[in-house]
Amino acid sequence: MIRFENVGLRYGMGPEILKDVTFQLEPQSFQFLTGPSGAGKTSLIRLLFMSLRPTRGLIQVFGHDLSTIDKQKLPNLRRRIGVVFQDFRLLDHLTTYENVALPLRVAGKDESDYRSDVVELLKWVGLGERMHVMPPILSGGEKQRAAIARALITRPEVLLADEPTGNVDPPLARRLLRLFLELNKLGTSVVIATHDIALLEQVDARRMVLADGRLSVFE
Ligand SMILES: Nc1ncnc2c1ncn2[C@@H]1O[C@H](COP(=O)(O)OP(=O)(O)OP(=O)(O)O)[C@@H](O)[C@H]1O
Repeated sequence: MIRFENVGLRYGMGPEILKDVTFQLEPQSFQFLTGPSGAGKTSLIRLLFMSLRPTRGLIQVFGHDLSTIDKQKLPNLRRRIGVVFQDFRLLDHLTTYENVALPLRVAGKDESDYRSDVVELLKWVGLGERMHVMPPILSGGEKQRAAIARALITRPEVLLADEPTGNVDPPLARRLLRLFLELNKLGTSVVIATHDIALLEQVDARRMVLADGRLSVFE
C-alpha cells in the first residue's frame, strides 16, 4: 500500500539523513521503526504521512506516485493514514471528546452520526471518564491516548505512531502496545517508531532499523 524506492532526504543544504531507503508497507502488517536518536525515524514518519517531500527517489502511496500526483488529492490520501505525533498536537481549548471528534467535524460529518463512535473509542483507550476534560488537565499518558484516539477515529488503513510510549510508565506502555496489536488484528497496518527496547522485545514483529541514514528490514 506504500512503497519507497531509493528515497533520499536532506534538510536544506545539510547532509543526506536518509539514503536509498527502500521498503514496502503491506496491508494489515505490523512493524517497528527503530534506530538511535537522530537516525531519522521522525523524518521517515513525516515522509510516510506526506508532510515532507523526499529529495530523491520514488514514493507511492495507495498506488499514487507522489512526485506526479495532483496536490489536491493529498488530503484524501492523508485521511487514510492516522498519525500520532511525538508532541500529541492536541488543541488545548477543546475537550478530549472534541479533539478526537475534530477530524470528523472537519470532514463535514454530522455530530449525531459520530457521537457514539467517539465515545466508544474513548472508552476503548481508557478515557471514558476524561472525555469532557481539556488537554492541559490530562496526564502525559492520557494525552497520548487522546492523540491515539484522534488518529484512529477516521478508521485509517495505516497508523503511524512516533514514540507512542515515550511519556508513559511500563504497564501503560504494554497496554498501548496491546491496543496497537488489537487494531492491527482488525486490519490496520501499524508502524511504531520507537527506541524503547522493552517494547520491541514484547512482540516478534517486523523491524525496520535506521542507522547512518540507511534502512535495514528484518522480517
Ligand atoms: N526540520 C529540520 N531541519 C533540519 N534538520 C532537521 C529537521 N528535522 C530533523 N532534522 C535533522 O535530521 C536528523 C534526523 O532527525 P529525526 O528527528 O528524523 O530523527 P529521530 O530518529 O526521529 O530522532 P529521535 O529519536 O531523537 O526523535 C537529525 O540530525 C535532525 O537534527
